[in-house]
Amino acid sequence: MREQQENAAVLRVRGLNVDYQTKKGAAKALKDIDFAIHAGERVGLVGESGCGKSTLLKTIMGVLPKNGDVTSGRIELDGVNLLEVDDETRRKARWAEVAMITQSALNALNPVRRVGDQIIEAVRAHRPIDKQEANALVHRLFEMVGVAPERARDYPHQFSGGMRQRAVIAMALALSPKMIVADEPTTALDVIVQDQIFARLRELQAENQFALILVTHDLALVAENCQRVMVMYAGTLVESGPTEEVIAAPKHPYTIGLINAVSVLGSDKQPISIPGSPPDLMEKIDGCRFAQRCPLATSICKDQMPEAVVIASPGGERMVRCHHWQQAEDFALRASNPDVWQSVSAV
Ligand SMILES: Nc1ncnc2c1ncn2[C@@H]1O[C@H](COP(=O)(O)OP(=O)(O)OP(=O)(O)O)[C@@H](O)[C@H]1O
Repeated sequence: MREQQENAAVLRVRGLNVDYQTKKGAAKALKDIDFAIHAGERVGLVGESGCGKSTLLKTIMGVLPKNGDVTSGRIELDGVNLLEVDDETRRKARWAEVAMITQSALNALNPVRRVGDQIIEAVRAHRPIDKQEANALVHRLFEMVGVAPERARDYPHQFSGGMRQRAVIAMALALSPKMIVADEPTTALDVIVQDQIFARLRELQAENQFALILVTHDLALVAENCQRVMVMYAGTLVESGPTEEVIAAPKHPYTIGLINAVSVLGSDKQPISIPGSPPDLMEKIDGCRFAQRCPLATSICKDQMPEAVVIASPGGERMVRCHHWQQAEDFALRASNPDVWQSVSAV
């Protein structure tokens, strides 16, 4: 089973480190990132604001800003390291093989071009397509995402927010990519439209078997839509595994904190946020990046970055990077008490 999964990896990221060069020095935005995404998988990437989620997506897409440097690592798409191919191959792989849906559908669409024409242009940038085939493709894509095909002649301002986001999904699907990366794709939309779009995205994903990475702050969205979750903190992946298992029995204190911070409708449970904020990425941190905020931290946490521990589980493998992960079950019982978090002293 494990061998099969190895073979079916669409994307494999190994030992990835990314710095941003700033006037004050290098900020370590991604540190030792390793993971694989398999065909047909939906994986959620969660973490607080500023923890490096967008940086990871931009690195995969090859669209880091100028001051962003990949200092080491590999990003393999179907076994080919994207960091070693020439710019033209990279450009083709982007969109044709990995498409990105961003937070703002409005920004992704040109206001003065008809929506259908924009989709055709996106396809033409990668392969020749005649008018008849183009019209048929747009018709089919609009049907796929649940927008009446005749609306392809409209301009973006004639669409509602939800329709625009569906049009952007249609554009992402136009080249039948192997993978779609979605960065907070529905944050600007109301919950009902968000649910409808995700329901459609799940159906399309089951039919077309593309892999999906969903970046979000919203753990509930991941619980509803993703089979697997990766939790990121200050540029490192601290935990990953089957979503249900991670949410039912988290093994990293940060994941426990994130779950505690979610308010549950109709529940008496009071959400508690984790006191403090992520470390300054310019600082040299030898140990665990969460140590400063962690109630379980001891001196080893300050001195040594924990290794990634892989644990076999019923739903697949789990990974956790914590020196004290074996105490997680006991800690989770105490963690709903805010005093437990407040009592953290700098280790
Ligand atoms: N161009 C840049 N130059 C310098 N630092 C940057 C740059 N872009 C991002 N950063 C820093 O890198 C870190 C990771 O940022 P990133 O945007 O990847 O986080 P994020 O998890 O996607 O946040 P959000 O959820 O708010 O979008 C942050 O500390 C951020 O300030």
